[in-house]
Amino acid sequence: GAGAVVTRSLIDEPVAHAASTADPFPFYGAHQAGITTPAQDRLHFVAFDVITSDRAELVDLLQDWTSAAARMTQGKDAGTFGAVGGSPEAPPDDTGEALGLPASGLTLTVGFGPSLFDKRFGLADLRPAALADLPAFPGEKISADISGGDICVQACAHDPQVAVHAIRNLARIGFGRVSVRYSQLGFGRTSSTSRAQATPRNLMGFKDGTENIKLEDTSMLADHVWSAPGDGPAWMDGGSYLVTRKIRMHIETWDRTSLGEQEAIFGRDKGKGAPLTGKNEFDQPDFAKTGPDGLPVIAADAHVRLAHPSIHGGARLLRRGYNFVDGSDGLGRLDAGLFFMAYQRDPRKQFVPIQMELAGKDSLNEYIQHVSTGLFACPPGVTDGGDFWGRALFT
Ligand SMILES: C=CC1=C(C)c2cc3[nH]c(cc4nc(cc5[nH]c(cc1n2)c(C)c5CCC(=O)O)C(CCC(=O)O)=C4C)c(C)c3C=C
Ligand SMILES: [Fe+2]
Repeated sequence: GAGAVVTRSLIDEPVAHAASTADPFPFYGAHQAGITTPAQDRLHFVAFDVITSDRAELVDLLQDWTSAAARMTQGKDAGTFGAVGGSPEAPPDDTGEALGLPASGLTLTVGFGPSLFDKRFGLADLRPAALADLPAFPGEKISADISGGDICVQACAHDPQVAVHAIRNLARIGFGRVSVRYSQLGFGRTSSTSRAQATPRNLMGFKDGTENIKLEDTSMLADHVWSAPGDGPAWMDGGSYLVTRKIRMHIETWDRTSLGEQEAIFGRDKGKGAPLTGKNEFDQPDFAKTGPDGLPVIAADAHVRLAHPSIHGGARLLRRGYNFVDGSDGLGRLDAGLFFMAYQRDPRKQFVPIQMELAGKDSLNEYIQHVSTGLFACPPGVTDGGDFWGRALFT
């Protein structure tokens, strides 16, 4: 007989997607798009090495990239002739796989890594102190070939074809001036960055982003995300620092862990994402509360306790990570996890102390491993057609 349709929805949980995901976001503005922009579903992140040592060529590249980015984020071809409008004798100035697709909320966000400030381009004196190399953290197993990079571009969109098209065209335009060091695809944003978005889930099945900084929290953005005049060199005023960490999850081990243990590890329940001391997702955790056994209800080594601003002098992050599954690893295990990305005003005061605490004590560590790392200074926004990515750094 016809029974009720079983869905995966929990009762009264709003859907995680906005109604229209086709529209463009503005490219020009005081801050780059792709930071506070409500997190789109898909990611293609790329890190480039600059292979020219000619500063003028690097500046030309940033100008070429900026005009292509201004076009592609509005749903246009990368170049003015387009995929099919140019000379039959020349390679097209757009690769064509996004023809007919809408802007799909594409944002392109650029960042400069510490290595760009070496001797090659005369930028050493302009390296911000906040762009200090990250320390090594206990337990990490970092592969250099998927870490670092001179320049990164984060492409986020609701359609993976649109995000990949954007990165591919930037790499094409950069031919001879940059080479792709590594790139990472992601899906199912693991953080909400707006109060209008429902909180998505990571691959461990938990709501991720509940206590994130949201775009509506303007005073928190000023305090914790945007670099302000006086913080460092003026070219970063209105910019933000991005930390990336590819974090592999031992999914199969996790999947054999009891529900109670999983919830104890995060300090939140799996259904609603409520703190173990509360009922609803946005209830504040009570870290002092003890159970009948006299032990804290939220364990001493629970992730949310160790990451909480109250033990880090108020430090917070704007998390904007994505799930990844890079197929399987040849040993019958999914090569999966979280591509963690977090924006902040100063990694020395935010990511570093939080991660130091987590790396030493977090009970989640048994199920995860950090395998890549990246640090980038993301300059302020491009204000108009005459401006370009990083102009104030080079002029
Ligand atoms: C150094 C920063 C952090 C890393 C690395 C990190 C890894 C990581 N986190 C989850 C899952 C969750 N994290 C949650 C909260 C949370 N995590 C961090 C920082 C890092 N996490 C912060 C600052 C916070 C917020 C703490 C707070 O203010 O309460 C949560 C709970 C829900 C939420 O608030 O988002 C989950 C779930 C995984 C799976 C992971 C590595 C794979
Ligand atoms: Fe976390």
